[in-house]
Amino acid sequence: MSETDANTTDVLVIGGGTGGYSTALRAASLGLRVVLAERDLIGGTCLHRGCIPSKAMLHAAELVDGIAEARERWGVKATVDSLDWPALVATRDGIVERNHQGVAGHLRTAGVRVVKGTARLTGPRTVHVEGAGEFTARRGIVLATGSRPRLLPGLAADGRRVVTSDDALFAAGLPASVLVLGGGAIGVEYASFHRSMGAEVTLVETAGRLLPLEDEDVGRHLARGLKKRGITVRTGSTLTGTELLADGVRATVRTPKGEELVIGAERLLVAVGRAPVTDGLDLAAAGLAADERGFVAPADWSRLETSVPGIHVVGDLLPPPSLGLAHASFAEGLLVAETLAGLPSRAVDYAAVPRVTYSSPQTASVGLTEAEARARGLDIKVNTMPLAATAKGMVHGQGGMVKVIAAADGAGGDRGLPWSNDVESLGKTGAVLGVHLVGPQVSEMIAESQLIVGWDAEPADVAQHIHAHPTLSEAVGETFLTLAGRGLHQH
Ligand SMILES: Cc1cc2nc3c(=O)[nH]c(=O)nc-3n(C[C@H](O)[C@H](O)[C@H](O)COP(=O)(O)OP(=O)(O)OC[C@H]3O[C@@H](n4cnc5c(N)ncnc54)[C@H](O)[C@@H]3O)c2cc1C
Ligand SMILES: NC(=O)c1ccc[n+]([C@@H]2O[C@H](COP(=O)([O-])OP(=O)(O)OC[C@H]3O[C@@H](n4cnc5c(N)ncnc54)[C@H](O)[C@@H]3O)[C@@H](O)[C@H]2O)c1
Repeated sequence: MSETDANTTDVLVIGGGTGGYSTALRAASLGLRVVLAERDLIGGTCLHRGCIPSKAMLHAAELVDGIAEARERWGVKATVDSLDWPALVATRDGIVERNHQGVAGHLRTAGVRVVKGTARLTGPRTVHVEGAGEFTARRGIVLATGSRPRLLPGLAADGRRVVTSDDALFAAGLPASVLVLGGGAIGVEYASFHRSMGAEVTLVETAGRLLPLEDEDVGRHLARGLKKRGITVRTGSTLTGTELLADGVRATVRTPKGEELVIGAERLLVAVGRAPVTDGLDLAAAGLAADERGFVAPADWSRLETSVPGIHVVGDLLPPPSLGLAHASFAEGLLVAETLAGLPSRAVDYAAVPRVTYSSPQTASVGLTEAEARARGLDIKVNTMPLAATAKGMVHGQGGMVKVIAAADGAGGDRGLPWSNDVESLGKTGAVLGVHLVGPQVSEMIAESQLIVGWDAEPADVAQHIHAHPTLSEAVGETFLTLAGRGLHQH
C-alpha cells in the first residue's frame, strides 16, 4: 500500500476521549475504515482526570463516611486510624490503567488505527497529524478535542496552593483545609470528598444555589446535606481577592449581605467550569470557526454536523444543549458514526440524559426542572416525597427526596428541544417531564427514571409496576402512585 493509500481513510477522529473513541468504535463496527488521532492518552478527560479517578476517590470517601456512621448510629466502635494517600492513589490509578488498557484493546480489536500526535485541520477533508503526516478522510472528520479546566483571570493554578481538578488528583497529599470555588458538579464532588477525608471545607458559589442548572429543590436538599456534614456552603458569594501564602491561601469572599469574609485554606480548588479545546486545531483551514465561548456548534443537531458538510462534532466541544457529560458524548459518538455510515440517525434527546453528582448526598436528575417546565408555559403537576418517609430512607438516615414533574392530565409536554421530539408529537399526554433525586445511592436509582422520561411514560404507566419493599427506589414508585391517584403511604 502506498503512503497515500495508508493515509486515506473513511473517518478521521481528532481526540480519543469518550466522544472520540466511541465514534471510532461504532464507525469501525459498521465497517468503516477509521483513524483516531490522539496527542495524549486514549480515554481522555473522563478516564484519566475526570469521571473514573474522581469516582474511585469518592468510593473511598464513602467507606470513611461509613465508619463514622457505624460509630455514631450503630454502636460499632470503629475509628479511622489514618489515611494512606499513596495507597488510595495506587488503587485509583490501577482502576484507571485497567480501563485504559481495556479501551485501547477494544480499539485494536475493532481495527481502528490510533495515531499518536497533535492533529490540525488542513481542509474540509484533510488533517495533518504531527509526526504522522497528512490524512484524507473520504466520509468525514469528527472533532472530539474536549475541554480543559477554566481558570479565573489573574488567578493562576500553581498545582499546590491554587489547584484545578486535574492538579487535585496528582497532589502529593491531602490538605487539612480546602476552599472550593464553584458549586457545579466538580466543586460539589471535591468538597464532599475532602470533607470525608477530614478536611475543613468551604464551598463558594456565585449563583444563589448549588448546582444552579438543576431543580431548585435539588440545590436546597444538597446544601442541607453538605452542611450537616460540616461543609460551610456559601452561595450567592464572590471571590474578591486571593493572597498566596507560603503554606496556602488567604481569600476574601463577599457574601450576599455585602460582608467581606477572610477565609484561610491550605488549598484553593478552582472548579468554575471547563473551556472547550480548539487551540492549534486550525478550524479556519476547513472553513469553520468556534463560537464566542469557544464551542464548535453544529449546523444540524440531528447529525451533529457543522456548517462544513462532513465535519462533525461530539463531546465537550459542543455547546448546550449538549451536557458536558461522558455518557452524552457516548450517545453523540454513536449518532455521528451511524450518520457517517449512512444509517438513519435520531438526534440525542438531551432532556432524557441523566445528570448525576456523586457527592454525599448524591443527586440524580433527568428531564426538566420545575422552573424549566413552568417557563415553557406547561400545565404541570408536581409531587415531592422525602426519602425519610420510607423505612429504607430511615435506615440510611441521610434525608433526601424524590421530586417528579409530570404534564397535567390532558396536557401535552413539549420539552422545548431544538428538534421535533416532543411528547405531543409522540401522541402522549400527561407524560412525566422530570425526575429529581437527592440522597444515598440515587446515582443507581435514576436508571428507571431515565426510561420513564425517555419513553414519555405517564405516572399511571409507572404506578402499575410495584417496587421492591423495602428499598430506596420504593420512594420513586410511591411518588408515581400518588401522581396516578393511587397513593398508598403518601396522601
Ligand atoms: C473532575 C471531573 C469529573 C467528571 N465526572 C464525570 C462523571 O462522573 N460523569 C460524566 O458523565 N462526566 C464527567 N465529567 C465530564 C467528562 O469527563 C467529559 O464530559 C468527557 O470527558 C468529554 O469527553 P470528550 O471526548 O468530549 O473530551 P476529552 O475527554 O477531553 O477528550 C479529548 C481528547 O482530545 C485530545 N486532543 C485535544 N486536541 C487534540 C488535537 N489537536 N489533536 C489530537 N488530540 C487532541 C485530548 O488529548 C483528549 O484526550 C467529569 C469531568 C471532570 C473534569
Ligand atoms: N458527576 C458528573 O457527571 C460530573 C462531575 C464533574 C464534572 N462534570 C462535568 O464537568 C464539567 C465541568 O464541571 P464544573 O463543576 O467545573 O462546571 P459547571 O459549569 O458545572 O459549574 C461551575 C460552577 O461554578 C460557578 N462559578 C463560576 N464562576 C465562579 C466564581 N468566580 N466563583 C464562584 N463560583 C463560580 C458557576 O455558577 C457554576 O455553578 C461540567 O460539564 C460537568 O457536568 C460532571
